[in-house]
Order: sequence, then structure tokens, then C-alpha cells
Amino acid sequence: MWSRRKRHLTIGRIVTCHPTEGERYYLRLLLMNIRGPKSYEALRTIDGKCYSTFREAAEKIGLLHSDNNLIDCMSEAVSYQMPYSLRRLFATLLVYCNPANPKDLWTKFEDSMLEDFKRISTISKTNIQQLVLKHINEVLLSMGHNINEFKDIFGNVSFCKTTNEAKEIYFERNIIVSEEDIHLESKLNVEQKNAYDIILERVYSNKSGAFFIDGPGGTGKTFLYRALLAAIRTKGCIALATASSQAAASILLRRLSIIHVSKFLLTSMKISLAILVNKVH
Ligand SMILES: Nc1ncnc2c1ncn2[C@@H]1O[C@H](COP(=O)(O)OP(=O)(O)OP(=O)(O)O)[C@@H](O)[C@H]1O
Repeated sequence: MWSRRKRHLTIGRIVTCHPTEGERYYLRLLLMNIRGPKSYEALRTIDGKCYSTFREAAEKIGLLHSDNNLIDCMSEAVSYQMPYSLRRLFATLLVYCNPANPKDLWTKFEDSMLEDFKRISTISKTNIQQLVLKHINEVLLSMGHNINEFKDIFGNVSFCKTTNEAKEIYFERNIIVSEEDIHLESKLNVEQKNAYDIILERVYSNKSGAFFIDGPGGTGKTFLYRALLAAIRTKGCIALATASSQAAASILLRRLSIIHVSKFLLTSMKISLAILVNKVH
């Protein structure tokens, strides 16, 4: 079971640093590249001259001349960070680290940066790239820049209407409803159909409303929810299903946590139906 640790050249791990951390980042860079330093001064001493900053020392030994340190930084981040954070990091590198060849950096890590959008099967390839660029642009804007300052990398970027929606809204609008769920309406019993008609009538008349559906276990409440979700979603509208317990959530197709939904309700524009299932199991 246990095997003796193999001896590698690595003697330890150094905590990661963000390039915006300034001297801390360059200190780490030097530690990664200079063997056996005995002091901070030793790290800052290059060819017998002690420089006042770690950045200067890193520059003198050529660590900043190529993009290798940025490639290392991104590669390391790829191994433990989510695409969302990678895009933030990439934008930060563009603004603060002046990569010599930013296009290369983009090409190398583009795939890792769009992985989260790729998982959403309903988003087309072109839209994936738009959504990624849109997010990078948002990060750049927060730093006082914008994506069109980096034409060498991205070309001329303009965003289409769908990309201007939040990722979650795009995702919700494009949920594929199963054939089975579409046909549930025809199977509703009289009471279910009655509730179904009243709720949908309210939704389609664009009025707000709150309905409370209750009944003993196994009487078809979830069946009704599924029929409602299918009806709304096939019209290209948003229907949110959420539950306060994981057990209840697991029975609803494409369900969200309450936190998710409250964020949604605050940020999205037109939500046709929100179903909150509260079951105690
Ligand atoms: N109109 C219907 N036609 C055919 N089957 C139905 C109908 N309504 C409900 N069912 C079936 O009855 C069973 C119980 O329904 P459902 O899970 O919707 O009940 P529930 O009220 O949500 O139960 P619980 O509160 O215990 O979760 C399911 O197998 C469901 O497919």
C-alpha cells in the first residue's frame, strides 16, 4: 500500500502568487529558478551586484524577457483553477505583465479558459468564444481597459445580443425539454389540469402570482411541476425550479439551489415561472 517517496529534484512546494502581488511574485519567481540561495540578498545578487528589488534581479537574469514565467504561471493555474479564474488571471497578465507574445499565450490556454462553457451542450462553438471574450472584457473593464485594446490577440471584437445575457440566463433559455415531459400535459388528471391551467394562464398574462400546491405524498405534485416546467421552457422562456433540500432538488430536472435562484431573480429580466419545491423527507 505505502510506497517510499521517490527522490526528485524538488525539495518543497512554494505557495502560489498572483502576478499583481508585485515583489512577492518576483521573489517566488527567483526562488523557482535560483538554486540554494542562503538569504534574500543572495536572491537579489546577480553577477556580484545586489539589486534593490526582486523584480530587477528577475529581469537581470532574463526571467522576464520571454513569456516563460507567464506560461508557467498559467500552466500552474490550469492545474487547480476553474476556467472562470483562468480568464481573470489571463486578463490580469495582459494588463500588468506585458507579455511579449500575448497571442501565443492565448492560443496555448484558450481551451482551458473555455471549458466551463463547453460543458453547456446548447451553446454553439461561436457563442462559446463570444462568451469567453465577453467575460475577459468584463475583467479588463474592471481594470480600466477593454478587449479592443488587444486587437493583436482577439481581432476586432463586438458582442452579439445573446452574449450580452448572463451565462445562466442563456443556459436557462436553452434547456432541452424531453419528449416525455412535453407529453405530460396530456396525462394530467382533472385536478392537476385545473392547477396547470390556472398557473399558466397567470404566467401568459404576464401578471405576477404565487401558488401553493399541497397534497399527500404520491398524489402527483412533482408530475404537475414537470408539466409546467416543460410548457414554459418549450416556449423559450425561463422556468426556475428550486428546492430547499437536496432530496427534493434531486427529483426536479435542472434544479437550482435557493442561493442560485435568489441571485437569478435579482439579476435576470424576465422570468416566467419560478417553482419552489419545499419538501420534508
Ligand atoms: N396524471 C398522472 N398520470 C400518470 N401518472 C401520474 C400522474 N400523476 C402522478 N403520476 C405518477 O404518480 C407517482 C407519484 O407522483 P409524484 O411523484 O408527482 O407525487 P408527489 O405528490 O410529488 O409525491 P411526493 O410528495 O411524495 O414527492 C409518480 O410515479 C408519477 O409519475
